[in-house]
Amino acid sequence: MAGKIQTLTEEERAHLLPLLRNAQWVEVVGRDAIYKEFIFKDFNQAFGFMSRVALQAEKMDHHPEWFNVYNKVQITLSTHDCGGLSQRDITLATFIDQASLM
Ligand SMILES: C[C@H](O)[C@H](O)[C@H]1CNC2=NC(N)=NC(=O)C2=N1
Repeated sequence: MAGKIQTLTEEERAHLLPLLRNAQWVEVVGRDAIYKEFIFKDFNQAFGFMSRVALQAEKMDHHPEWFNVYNKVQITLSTHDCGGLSQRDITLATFIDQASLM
């Protein structure tokens, strides 16, 4: 049986969080989660982005918390199964950044 998903270690955070901050992800206050806001040209672009992320999220069985109004998509990532940030959030954040550029 696969091991339980773990939150990132202090060592992993020291390495990964500066990279995420460089990519405009911020740490959520009062919760072990990261957040980023994306602005697109219009709803069509925003929803295309959300569709790409949704397909990947299903593949990973790891899902964003998100909010969309017209051209704006606000995304929070955290791993509910371990109550905080895990490698899955880093992997999904990296995919999301790529998907936002397509
Ligand atoms: C049963 C299912 O595999 C789990 O609930 C998955 C689904 N998607 C998930 N998404 C996120 N963000 N965190 C989780 O812990 C999580 N767990």
